[in-house]
Amino acid sequence: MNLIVVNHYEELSQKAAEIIEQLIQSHPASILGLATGSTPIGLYQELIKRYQQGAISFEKVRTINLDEYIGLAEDHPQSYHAFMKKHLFDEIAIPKEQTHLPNGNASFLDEECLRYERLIEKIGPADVQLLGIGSNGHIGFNEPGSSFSSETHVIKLAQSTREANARFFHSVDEVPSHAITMGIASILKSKKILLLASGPSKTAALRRLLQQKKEEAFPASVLCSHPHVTLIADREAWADLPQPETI
Ligand SMILES: N[C@@H]1[C@@H](O)[C@H](O)[C@@H](COP(=O)(O)O)O[C@@H]1O
Repeated sequence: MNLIVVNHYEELSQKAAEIIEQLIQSHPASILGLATGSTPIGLYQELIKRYQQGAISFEKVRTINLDEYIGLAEDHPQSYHAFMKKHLFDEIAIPKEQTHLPNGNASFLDEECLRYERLIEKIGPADVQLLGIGSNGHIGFNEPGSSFSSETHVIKLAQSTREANARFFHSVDEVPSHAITMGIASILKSKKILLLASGPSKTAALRRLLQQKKEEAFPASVLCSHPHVTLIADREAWADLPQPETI
C-alpha cells in the first residue's frame, strides 16, 4: 500500500484530484469508480475546478458508483443519486448515460444486483476506484462480516453506520436500514484503489488497517491483498500512528 499523509483535508482533496486528473489526461475514456460520504466532496470540488479551467474533460469518462440506499427516490436529497448530481455530475459535462449507480428502488432487488454486477463486468474494471472508510472498516456499504468473495448485493446497514450517516437526515430513524453495494470482490477488480481518510473519527480504522490482518470482521483489511492501493490520510486521521516511512 502506497501511503501519503498530508497536512489537512484541502491537501488531501488536491492530491487525490491530481491523481484523477493525470489519469483522465493520459486516458480520456477512463472508468472512474466513485464514492459518496463527506470525504470525497473536496476532491469533487477540485475536479470541478480543473474541469472549469479546461484541464480535464469528462466527455468520454464513464463512472460507476459503489452503492445506493434502498427505498429512497432518486431525487430524495439524501439518495446517492442526488449526492452525485449535486457534488459532481451537475457541475461537469458528462453524458448521463455514462454515469451509473445501483437502483435502490428497483422492484426486484436481486435482479438489480445482478444487472449492476454485469454492468461492472461490461464497462469495468474501473481504472481507479475511490473509497472512503467507515469507522467500523466498511468500504462501500460492505459492513463487517461481508464475504470477501461478495459481488453486488443487498446489505443490512450496521446501526453504527446508520448513526454515523444520521447527520444527513432529520433523525437516525430516517436513515434507510438497507442498501445495495458493490461487493468486496467487485471492488477488488478495480485496477487501482484510492482510499481517502480524513479526520479523527478515522484513526482507529486506520490503525486496524495498518495491522494488515485480513479478516472479514474488518472489510477494509482486504485492501492489503490488492496490488495498487494508495491511501491518502490527513494529519487528523493519521494522528499518532507511526510515520509512514516506518511502515
Ligand atoms: N457508503 C458510504 C461509504 O462509501 C463511505 O466511505 C462512508 C464514510 O463516509 P464519510 O466519508 O462521510 O466518513 O460512508 C458511507 O457509509
